[in-house]
Amino acid sequence: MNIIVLKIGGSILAKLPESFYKILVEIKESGLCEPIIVHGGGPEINQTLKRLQVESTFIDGLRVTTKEVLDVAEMVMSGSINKKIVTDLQKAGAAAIGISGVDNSLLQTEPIDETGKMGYVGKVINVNTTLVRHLMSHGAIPVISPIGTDATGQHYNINGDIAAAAVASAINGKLVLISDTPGVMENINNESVIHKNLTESQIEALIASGVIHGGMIPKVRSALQGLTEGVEESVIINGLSPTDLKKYIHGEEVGTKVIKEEVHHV
Ligand SMILES: Nc1ncnc2c1ncn2[C@@H]1O[C@H](COP(=O)(O)OP(=O)(O)O)[C@@H](O)[C@H]1O
Ligand SMILES: CC(=O)N[C@@H](CCC(=O)OP(=O)(O)O)C(=O)O
Repeated sequence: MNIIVLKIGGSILAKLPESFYKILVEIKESGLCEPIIVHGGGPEINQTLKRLQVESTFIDGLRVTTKEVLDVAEMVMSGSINKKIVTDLQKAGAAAIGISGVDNSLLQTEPIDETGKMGYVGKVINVNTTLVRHLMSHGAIPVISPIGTDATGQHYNINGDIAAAAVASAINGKLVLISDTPGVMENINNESVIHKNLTESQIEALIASGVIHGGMIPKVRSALQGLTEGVEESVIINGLSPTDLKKYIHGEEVGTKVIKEEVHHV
């Protein structure tokens, strides 16, 4: 089965045209691939935190998560965002089922940082794919919110890109990170130079020079991590142009593909 894990970024959730979900359902019905959705929700969490007058800060694109921030992240992502995506997919004709990484211990999590400076930010140490496979075998599209749990039942806020890469690795699928940019750009104010292919050393150089910053850092690092852990292919594509998804599924070059470093034999 050709499984693709599509991560839908919070940056484009509100802007995604209806045609995006229609194309996704079309692709599934044609048998070209079996989609799983993992979503984010950064801007939506920001809005709710602002309303509640709770401050939050980011380190390398990851939100420092206090207990209060965790409650809001879970409420926003596993509540309204997850159900909005399920509703949109159903309107497009799919059977969609929304779950979070907590359900059936899908995303088994540990703190990402031992010093505690990130708070309740999780990394995924194991993925229980049973429920996701079960839903797919019944024709449904699983929609996953990136909240995980540890063995004690403590919940964690996981960056959506990291959660998507973990699911794609566990299921040996392709990882498609859908965002509000046409790919990794040399200059974010100029869409004319897009990096079509990037290796680990190129990515680290672009992060060091500041070309890749903010939310693009966990995206490219997750894409790379996925490749080393069983993901067949990682790409970053534009959700604002839904035909890009169709083109990608049909084998055309779109967005930025993150590729393994070439091994030079001497
Ligand atoms: N080199 C780059 N190319 C494209 N986008 C970049 C780059 N560096 C930083 N970014 C930023 O990363 C953002 C995407 O990350 P993020 O906002 O977290 O998206 P999402 O919510 O889709 O995960 C872009 O909107 C852009 O502002
Ligand atoms: C730990 C961490 O940073 N979690 C993210 C989860 C949402 C997310 O990943 O949203 P995007 O896809 O919009 O970036 C956050 O709290 O913003």
